[in-house]
Amino acid sequence: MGAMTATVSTADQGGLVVVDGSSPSAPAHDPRLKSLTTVLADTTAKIQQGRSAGARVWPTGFDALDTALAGGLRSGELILMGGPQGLGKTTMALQMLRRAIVTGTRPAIFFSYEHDAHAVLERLIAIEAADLGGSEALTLNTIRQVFESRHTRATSLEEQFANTRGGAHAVRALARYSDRLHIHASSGMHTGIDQIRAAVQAVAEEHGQAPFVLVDYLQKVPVPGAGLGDEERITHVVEQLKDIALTVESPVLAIVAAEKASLVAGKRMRVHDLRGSSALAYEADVVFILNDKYDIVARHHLMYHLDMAERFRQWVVLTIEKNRGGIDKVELEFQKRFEQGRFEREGRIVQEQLIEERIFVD
Ligand SMILES: Nc1ncnc2c1ncn2[C@@H]1O[C@H](COP(=O)(O)OP(=O)(O)OP(=O)(O)O)[C@@H](O)[C@H]1O
Repeated sequence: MGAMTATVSTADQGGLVVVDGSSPSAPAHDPRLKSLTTVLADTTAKIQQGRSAGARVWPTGFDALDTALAGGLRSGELILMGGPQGLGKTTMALQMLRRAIVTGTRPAIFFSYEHDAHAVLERLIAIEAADLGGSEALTLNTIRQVFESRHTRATSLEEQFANTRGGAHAVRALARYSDRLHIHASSGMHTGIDQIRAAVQAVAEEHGQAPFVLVDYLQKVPVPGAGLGDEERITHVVEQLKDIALTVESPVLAIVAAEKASLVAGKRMRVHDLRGSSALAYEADVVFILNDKYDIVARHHLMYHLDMAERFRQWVVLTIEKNRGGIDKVELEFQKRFEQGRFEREGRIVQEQLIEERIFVD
């Protein structure tokens, strides 16, 4: 926009002064402010270019979840995933991220505060192997052993996995998207919102397309400024992550930790149990909460079918606690395959009655 000139009267001098519009005191052009005419023109331009005029949909790869979400996650959304420790939040989020890059040409970036890049590689090999070989494919433990073995004479990763079930295939499958998947070895000391924003922008520039963003996990993102309380820090981070999602027009999926007090076995975790929950629930577009099915299934399902107890332990219930753009309070279940670093992708709607807290101890 060119420099503009305007005249304004100043009451104290009783005269007119000329204000140069390019000076710092003039109102700057706000790129966020658009007339509906501009919105219509932008939309028409997208249609003419053969692009989608609405939000882009990124399937999660979990069939029952994609059905509930009318296709999947959407660009511009902040999605939170919470649940008790060790229930598979990283596992499920990584499967979603992998799905986002295998379908299409878009990049992805994983801000990993918990696991190093090699651990992520091991998990991805497991997911790829199971994608073809199902439950017969090699386990995470086998993958670890293969990496730990020495003097194997293998000259490539593919050769090193040659004698495993699906390992060589998995390594080849990874090569299809390895240049589009960026793993950020994030640190609770140094990787704040500014670093996240810069890395997302660098990946977007490198690929010419905005990446799917995964943050594991939100409360680890440091906020400068001593003396801020937990709630203020988390509010800042969640607002900024939402802003990144809107700015780059991608989904941002963040794992969230729970309040310590709510981490009680047998108690169903809800959105209000997330650490810093009021801001989290307010800013997020979609909130998933994972719970162990065994912990939250009503007592009568256990009493009359004792063999069911063991089976329930194999399943995780994912509740869509919030969904700004669609239906919520949906209860889905997915079977754990943690020895292979994954969940079964089909899933289904929970049929049993669920409760908030177990009232007996076995
Ligand atoms: N090699 C393995 N074999 C079997 N199970 C494993 C193996 N490695 C990890 N697991 C289990 O898989 C589960 C899911 O791990 P994941 O890291 O996804 O959980 P999480 O919910 O993100 O946990 P946290 O809150 O600790 O980060 C955990 O219970 C873990 O103990």
